Amino acid sequence: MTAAPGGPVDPGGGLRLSGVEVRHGRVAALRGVDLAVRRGELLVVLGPSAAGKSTLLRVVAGLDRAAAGTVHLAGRDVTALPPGARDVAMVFQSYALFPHLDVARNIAFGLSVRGAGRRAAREAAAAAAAVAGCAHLLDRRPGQLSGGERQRVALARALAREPAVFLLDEPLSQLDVELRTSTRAELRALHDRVGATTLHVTHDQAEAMALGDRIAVLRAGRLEQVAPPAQLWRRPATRFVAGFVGAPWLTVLPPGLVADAPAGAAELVVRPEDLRLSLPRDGADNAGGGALLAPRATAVRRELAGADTFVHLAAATGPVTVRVPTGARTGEVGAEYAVTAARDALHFFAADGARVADPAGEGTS
Ligand SMILES: Nc1ncnc2c1ncn2[C@@H]1O[C@H](COP(=O)(O)OP(=O)(O)OP(=O)(O)O)[C@@H](O)[C@H]1O
Repeated sequence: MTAAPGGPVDPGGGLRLSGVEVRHGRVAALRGVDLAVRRGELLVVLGPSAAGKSTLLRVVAGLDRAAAGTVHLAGRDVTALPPGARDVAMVFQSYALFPHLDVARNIAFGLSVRGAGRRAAREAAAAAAAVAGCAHLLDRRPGQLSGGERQRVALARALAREPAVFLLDEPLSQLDVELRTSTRAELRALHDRVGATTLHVTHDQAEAMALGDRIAVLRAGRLEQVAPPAQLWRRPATRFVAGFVGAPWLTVLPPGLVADAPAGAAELVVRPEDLRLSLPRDGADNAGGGALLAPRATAVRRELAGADTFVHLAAATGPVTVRVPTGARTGEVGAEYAVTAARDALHFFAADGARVADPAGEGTS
């Protein structure tokens, strides 16, 4: 097949999927997926349940078969190769450790079956354990480890194999919230040290934002957008991405509210952190070069979320939600406000969910 858009197949020795389709019986789990991961890049695959995230990893690993399309890895077409011949290491959600083997043997396992000498395998296992921060656990069995420790062992096992690509399937999902946050930072630091090409699957947008060089948003088997975290947040390519990435409580308004709204827009969407409250009589002035979205809206409810508070208001056009710093005086329940936003914080979407370019708001970015 011809090279995917964006250049020749596999320019940097990383991973490239071109036109990949995977079916599970009648379910189309992946539909026309084109995705290139640069060598050394950490790319996060983000999406809701059943989006096809695990299937994407499995088709790269060779555990699921592509009904159409190709997978290239480090310059080779691996589409037809069995898992063992692909040079990938997968870390599963469950970690899949062998309960009857100690940590050292668990880490060395992949090496032993690939024919490395026993001593060389143990040395490689110890080195990988040191990198993953579990060198002090080599004599224990998985049943004697905490969730976080098991996760490190599973990572060490993947590292020891020095694969061309790491495939991590929700590796943090078994950890409690606090441990997940600290382990996430360690995982990123580990990636920066090792520099391995990595596909990391999660349904947690905060994890994706914190970890990824880029994020690929998957929905119902299709990629909605592939972009660095800041761009995904600032310029969501679809209505779905706008809702899935960032704080909840998007305000949705009729685009006609803005005099020069771009043609073809069916919805105007604004994030709560981009909306400003001011006294109704000052609203038009405070809009500055931006947009006055509601001249009068009444605050009806406040919702505390740590350092931020979400103020829910009722406007003539429908509900509006504004984020204010907790402790700020603005947004008092029962009071009336004008609601404004900077022009480049307005997102316009067509009826089919695609972003409509707004020459007035995003001309230079
Ligand atoms: N072995 C299978 N047989 C039939 N259908 C399957 C199989 N595996 C996955 N599917 C279906 O394929 C679709 C994609 O599943 P997949 O596990 O890739 O999603 P996911 O994004 O990883 O979901 P989750 O976040 O819930 O793990 C779903 O509709 C799922 O029900």
